[in-house]
Amino acid sequence: MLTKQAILDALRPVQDPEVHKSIVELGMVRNVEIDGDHAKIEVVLTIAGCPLRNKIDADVRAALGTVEGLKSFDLTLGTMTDEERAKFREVLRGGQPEQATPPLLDPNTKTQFIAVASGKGGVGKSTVTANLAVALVRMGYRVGIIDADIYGFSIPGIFGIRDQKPTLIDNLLLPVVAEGVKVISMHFFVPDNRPVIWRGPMLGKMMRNFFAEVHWGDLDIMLLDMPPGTGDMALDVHQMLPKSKELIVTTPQFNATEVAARVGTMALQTNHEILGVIENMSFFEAGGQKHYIFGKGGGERLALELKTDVLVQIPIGAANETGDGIYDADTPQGEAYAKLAKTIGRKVLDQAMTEPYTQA
Ligand SMILES: Nc1ncnc2c1ncn2[C@@H]1O[C@H](COP(=O)(O)OP(=O)(O)OP(=O)(O)O)[C@@H](O)[C@H]1O
Repeated sequence: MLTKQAILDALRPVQDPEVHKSIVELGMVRNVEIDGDHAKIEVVLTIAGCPLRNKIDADVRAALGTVEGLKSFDLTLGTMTDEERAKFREVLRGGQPEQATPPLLDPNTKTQFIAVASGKGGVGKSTVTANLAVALVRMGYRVGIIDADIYGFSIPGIFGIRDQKPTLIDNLLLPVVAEGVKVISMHFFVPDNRPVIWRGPMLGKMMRNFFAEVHWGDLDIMLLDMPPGTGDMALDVHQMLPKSKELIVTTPQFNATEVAARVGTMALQTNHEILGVIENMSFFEAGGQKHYIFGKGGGERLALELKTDVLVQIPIGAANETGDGIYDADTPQGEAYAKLAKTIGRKVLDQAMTEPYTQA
C-alpha cells in the first residue's frame, strides 16, 4: 500500500542544489496527501522566483517516479513562509542558535585558513588565489574564497562571474559557486562597480559579515585574497583568524620581493605561519627555452629572508580564450598550480612535511 513514508523516503535523497542538503531535512516538503494510488505533494522553495526551481521540480518528479504503487501525482511548488525559512536556516546552521559564533570563527573549526598576500599590487596575487582554489577543487578538496581585497576586488572577474549574485535567504547569504569554488566578494555588494570608500572599523565589520552571514557549509580550505601591503585589513584578519597561515606571492623582481618581505615579517611578528613563497611570472617559455623577462631569483631571495621555501614558480602565459583568468589543467600554469595544490594539501591538511621545490 502506498504510504506517505514511502514518498518521503523517495524524496530524501533529493537535495537542494544550492545548499546540498536533503529537501526533506530542510523542511521543503510541506505536505503529502495519499488517495489510493494517487498523491498530492507540495514542495516549497525558499524564495519566490528561485533560479533553481526547474532543477528541483525535475529531481522531485524523477524521485516520485521510483515510488512503488504511486500511479499518478500532483506536484505543486510554492514559497516558504517566514517560519519555514527560519527552520530552513536552523537546519543549515546545524541546529545552532542564530547568535552563536559563526562556525568558521569557532576555534575548533576544521577549516584551514590561508591568507594569500603580496607586497605590491599587480604581482598576480588574485590570479594565484583563484587558480590555487581551482587546483585544490580538482584534487577533491572543498574550497572557499573570501575576496578580502575590498578596494581592488578582482576574484569574480578572474572566474568570469558576471551577473551572478549570492542568493539571499532572509539574512543568510549563499556564496556564488564558480568552477566548484565558493566565492564571496565585495563585488557582489557594490552597485555598478562604484569605488568602495569604507575605512578601518567598517572593513573589519564587512569581513566578519563574510564569515557570520554566509552559509559556507563544510570547507577544507578557505583562501583569503588579501589587499596588497600591510594595512588594517591584514591586522584584522590576523586577529580574527589567529590560526590562519600565509602564502606570499611575488614576482622575480627585486623591488617586488623587498615589499613582500615586510608583509612576511608582519605575519611572523603576529605568529602566523608562512607556508611559503609563490614566485609568479617567473619565466616565459618559448621554443624549449626559458626567458627570465622579470629577472631571476627574487622568490628564492624572499624565501631565504623569511626562512621558508619557494613552493612553486609559475610561468608567464595568457589564461584562456574566454577572457577569464583560470588556467586549464593541462597548461604549464595549470600544472604548476596542481603541484602547488598538492603541496598545500599536504602541508595544511595532512600536516606532513614536504620537500622544498627545486628551482627551475
Ligand atoms: N603567470 C601569469 N602570466 C601572465 N599574466 C599573469 C600571470 N599572473 C597574473 N597575470 C596577470 O597580471 C595581472 C595582475 O594580476 P592580479 O590581478 O592577479 O594581481 P594582484 O596582485 O591581485 O593585483 P592587485 O592586488 O593590484 O589586484 C592580471 O592581468 C593577470 O591576468
